[in-house]
Amino acid sequence: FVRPSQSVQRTAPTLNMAALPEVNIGIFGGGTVGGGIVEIIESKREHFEKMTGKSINVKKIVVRDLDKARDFTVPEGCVITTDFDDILGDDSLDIIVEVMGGTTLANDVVRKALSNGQDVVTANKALIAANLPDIEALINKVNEGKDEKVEFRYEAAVCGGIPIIRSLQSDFVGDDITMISGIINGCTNFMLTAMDVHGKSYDEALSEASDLGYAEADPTLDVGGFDARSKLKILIRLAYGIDVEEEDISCRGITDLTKLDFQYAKMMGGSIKLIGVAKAVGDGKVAAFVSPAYVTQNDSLYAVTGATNAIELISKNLETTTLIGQGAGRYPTANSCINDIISLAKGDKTPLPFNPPSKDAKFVNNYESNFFIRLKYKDALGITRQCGEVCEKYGVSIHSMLQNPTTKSDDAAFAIVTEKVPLSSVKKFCAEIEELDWCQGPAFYMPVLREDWETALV
Ligand SMILES: NC(=O)C1=CN([C@@H]2O[C@H](COP(=O)(O)OP(=O)(O)OC[C@H]3O[C@@H](n4cnc5c(N)ncnc54)[C@H](OP(=O)(O)O)[C@@H]3O)[C@@H](O)[C@H]2O)C=CC1
Ligand SMILES: N[C@@H](CC=O)C(=O)O
Repeated sequence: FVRPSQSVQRTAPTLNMAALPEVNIGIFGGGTVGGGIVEIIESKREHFEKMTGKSINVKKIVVRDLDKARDFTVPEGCVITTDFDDILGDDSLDIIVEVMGGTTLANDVVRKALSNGQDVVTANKALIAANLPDIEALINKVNEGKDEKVEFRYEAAVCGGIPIIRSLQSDFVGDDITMISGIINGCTNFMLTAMDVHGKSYDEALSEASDLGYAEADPTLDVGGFDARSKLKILIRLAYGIDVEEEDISCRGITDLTKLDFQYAKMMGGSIKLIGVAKAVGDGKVAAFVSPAYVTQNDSLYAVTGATNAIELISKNLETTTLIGQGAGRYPTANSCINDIISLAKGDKTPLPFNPPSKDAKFVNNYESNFFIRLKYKDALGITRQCGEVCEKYGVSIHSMLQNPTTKSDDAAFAIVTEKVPLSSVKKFCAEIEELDWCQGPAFYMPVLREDWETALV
């Protein structure tokens, strides 16, 4: 994934550089994304000069380890440092780019830069999701009464290379979004494809995703669904004006998936994808979740493989809008950061960094769906009857049951597909079933993504 460093050449500018005003940049992070940003700025230097009438220069890069070999060419005159104050105390820097990751030091960096009147570009969804109201309050405070306002840009934070943030900030102002759904984590989609299509083990798939620069520094964020949840929180604010607590969004990752789940999904004619959904459910309420979901073979998301992300927006005016593209990795992510940087260099203004909050919309942590429930069991008499009884108790109507012939009496599994029922009922059903003697380990459940899934079956 890394272009050989020799290929990064600083092309001779055709414009008279001395005459050009400078846009000076300090970058926190010289890893996957930071390296990509430097490479693109250097390789398109002349083009950017023509486009902005300015010379765009990366002046300083903060890293953790000065001795680490860099897989990009450090531009002439650019200082690599471990001292945050080298950048934060330097008023000659116009744009501070935070691509270091984390939510503590990165938060300090972003706050200090904004307070100092410097524009900020970040790819850090965890940071934004954890601090969205605080960042917004700070931006408002810093900009109060000022003609020259600081800008906060974060296009790369959601779905890497897909321009979803700009689109939600400016293309849906006269529209009402009823549903946002899609594949919003590249690492897990890459892993699920590797496991389902290429027969890789979970560990092989994760190691490959890390090597390709898709995984977070802490991959638990990816496989646990938390990275997707951070992104969904940002999307919910942009689309519905709600600042939901991240922890309130129901979140399940891919760690509980087994080969059996893929087998059953195949038997039903589809596959499993880690999906983020936010949906208007009536009365101004919005529900959301991150979860593996069953998708049928003719669903548009079925064919979205590898690190590709896809976001589908259903809205009153535009009906269905789908954005598909690379959601992770060096160049897709750096591409979004570059778009933010060049837009700032050109003096473009964002309509509003986070879109206005809505007074009326409310978040609810419940939704209705058909569900796939897989239960591992130790063979015993009366299992189906007991399942039926617990289903009846919680109003969970069974659509169908799937079971491979039992080969091992102490390690077998079957799956139930429910009719459309509330998540809360499924949780109660699972909790009670897990208490029964024959049930082995936790029940696994996931929604069926589409309401018309049966007609979509092939
Ligand atoms: N990779 C991707 O596909 C995407 C990443 N992002 C986001 O972009 C950000 C960066 O990701 P990525 O480039 O992949 O991460 P990497 O781990 O590749 O790079 C992180 C960089 O930050 C430096 N760094 C980390 N912690 C510190 C610290 N405490 N002090 C100084 N320097 C530090 C590291 O220094 P050193 O090199 O010396 O260790 C490294 O250069 C994250 O917020 C991530 O969520 C967003 C979209 C996609
Ligand atoms: N780890 C993230 C990187 C981009 O946001 C992902 O895989 O989507």
